[in-house]
Amino acid sequence: MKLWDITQPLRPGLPVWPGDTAYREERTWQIDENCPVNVSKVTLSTHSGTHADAPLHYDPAGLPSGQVDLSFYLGPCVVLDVTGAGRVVQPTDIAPAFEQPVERLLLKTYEETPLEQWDEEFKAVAPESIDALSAAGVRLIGTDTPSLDPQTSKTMDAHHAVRRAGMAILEGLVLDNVPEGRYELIALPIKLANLDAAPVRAVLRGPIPS
Ligand SMILES: N[C@@H](CC(=O)c1ccccc1NC=O)C(=O)O
Ligand SMILES: [Zn+2]
Ligand SMILES: [Zn+2]
Repeated sequence: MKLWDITQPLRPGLPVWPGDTAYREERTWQIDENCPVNVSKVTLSTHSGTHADAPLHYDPAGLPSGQVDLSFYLGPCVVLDVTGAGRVVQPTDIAPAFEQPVERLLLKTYEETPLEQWDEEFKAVAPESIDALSAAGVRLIGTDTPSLDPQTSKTMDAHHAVRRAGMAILEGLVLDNVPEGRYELIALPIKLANLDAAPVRAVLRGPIPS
């Protein structure tokens, strides 16, 4: 079965949320006559590239990345193409996901994910869509956009619907060229013990015949 790497490459120039920390790399040690190794340091926002929000991102009493239940991030998932949806993905747009049981749903909103520049107009997900997914037994929602809520949101309605439902979130996936269907998801967040989100290396194994 094929392995699909659905992770953004972390590198200088990575588009980040307006006003958030730019991704930066520096060499601490460099191989030369006096030094046997290369060692680097990185500066990055917890919401850089492909990442998992922890409940602490939208709930002051929520768990940090280091304490989340890892079972959310491993197991069967469905990739659904919603490139035809409007600016907000509505329950009608995700209706095909309810035709079979699904624990994890990854929404492909881009034909081609913008990896070189920030897209202010990324598609958001309606809180009603989150409620419908939760009612159908979905435990994880993933998207190829930087957020479930619109960039201008101050109320974070979709994130709060996720909080109420006890679901998990993956953002910044790269689903270019991934056909719709069932896969195995492997996307463990880095164990940042105290923080609100963490980078993940996200991969799919599949497609799995249904
Ligand atoms: N909702 C986005 C991130 C987000 O909201 C954000 C990220 C970095 C700096 C500011 C942010 N939101 C500010 O309103 C996310 O969950 O990744
Ligand atoms: Zn995030
Ligand atoms: Zn988020």
